[in-house]
Amino acid sequence: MKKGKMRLVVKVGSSSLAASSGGVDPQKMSLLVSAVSQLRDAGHQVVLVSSGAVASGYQKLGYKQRPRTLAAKQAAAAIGQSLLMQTYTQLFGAHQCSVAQILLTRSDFSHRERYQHAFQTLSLLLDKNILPIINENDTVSVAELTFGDNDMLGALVAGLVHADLYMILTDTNGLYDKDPRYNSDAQRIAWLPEVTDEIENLAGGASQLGTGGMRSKLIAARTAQGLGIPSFIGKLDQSSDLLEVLTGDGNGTYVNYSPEAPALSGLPTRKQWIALHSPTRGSITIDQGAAEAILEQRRSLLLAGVRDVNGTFNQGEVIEVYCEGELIGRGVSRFAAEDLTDSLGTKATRRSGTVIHRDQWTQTI
Ligand SMILES: Nc1ncnc2c1ncn2[C@@H]1O[C@H](COP(=O)(O)OP(=O)(O)O)[C@@H](O)[C@H]1O
Ligand SMILES: N[C@@H](CCC(=O)OP(=O)(O)O)C(=O)O
Repeated sequence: MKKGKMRLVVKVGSSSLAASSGGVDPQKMSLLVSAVSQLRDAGHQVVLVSSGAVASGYQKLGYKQRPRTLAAKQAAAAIGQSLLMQTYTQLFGAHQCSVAQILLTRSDFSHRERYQHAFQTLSLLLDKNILPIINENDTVSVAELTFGDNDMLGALVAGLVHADLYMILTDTNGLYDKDPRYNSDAQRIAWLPEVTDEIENLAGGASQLGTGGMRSKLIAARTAQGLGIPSFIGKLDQSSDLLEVLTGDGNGTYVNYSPEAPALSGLPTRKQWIALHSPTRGSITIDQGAAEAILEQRRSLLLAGVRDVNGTFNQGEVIEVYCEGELIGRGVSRFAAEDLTDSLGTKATRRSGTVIHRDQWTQTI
């Protein structure tokens, strides 16, 4: 982990902000605000990704528990989001900290220009020492276009701002080898070198107020891992806890983290967009030799290795690249689909040209 001042993304779940019967819980929020303020007072830059809009708002709609229909959740979020921001503004104000609200949708990431605007806005706020507080724009997000949940939104934001560490705060102190709610003998796993399929399968569903459960936190930590960002999943009990996370003494599970070693520099923003957000309209299949050249020898993809072309795409658009049925990465094509297809009729050795330059290529994350 990098020494000195760090850029941190802290994601906090509904269960750590709202009362179990719904509505904002000022005590829980005070604890979070004190803990984040301690990070800032120590000179670190923080971006807060805050859930809790639905959980804070549904009571005022007359519901006894978290509603299930989309319209009710969206209406609850509209109410709860303003209650959350009102409370954050007040509580952070007492620590001489100004806050800014940013509501994002999945399509803000897939439109390259909006993605760049989000990056510029966040950078400026951080430069001016303002605390950005991000949530999904629930009222306009439709099921197919959501981030899945805020754990993933937090991982994508961590990538966008090139965070040194992604902290996921929840009601449980990390990952257990089985769901601790139903297994009293469950053991906590404090350090994970990486998230694998096997690890993902250890985790179960959500709490009464949350959405994705531990599994979605692991999937998000895996995405952060692919972006070169270590994660911490844990519970906040005292306001000094987040500073302790930075020294390796956090009460939770660390993923891909070393208190001594520097974090990887992270995938450049342009490549993150290609890897995780860009829309694709087609794909190509390449042979083994070409796959080896781009994956092992880090070369550009040449025309001679292309075996098949699918879909309709133009020059300059992002395409998926498959080898033996497996998706191996994505990149910006220098050819339109039509021209690639035409070239397939020519003997491979006679085909020349770069299809995807290595600077515009990203391996599957
Ligand atoms: N293997 C596991 N280890 C730890 N927690 C687990 C596990 N499986 C399921 N969980 C549950 O995941 C819940 C946290 O997820 P969630 O409710 O989505 O939280 P949040 O609202 O903080 O995002 C915890 O209440 C915990 O009981
Ligand atoms: N955007 C939603 C949060 C969705 C979500 O992922 O919740 P959680 O599992 O508590 O982090 C809200 O503010 O209610």
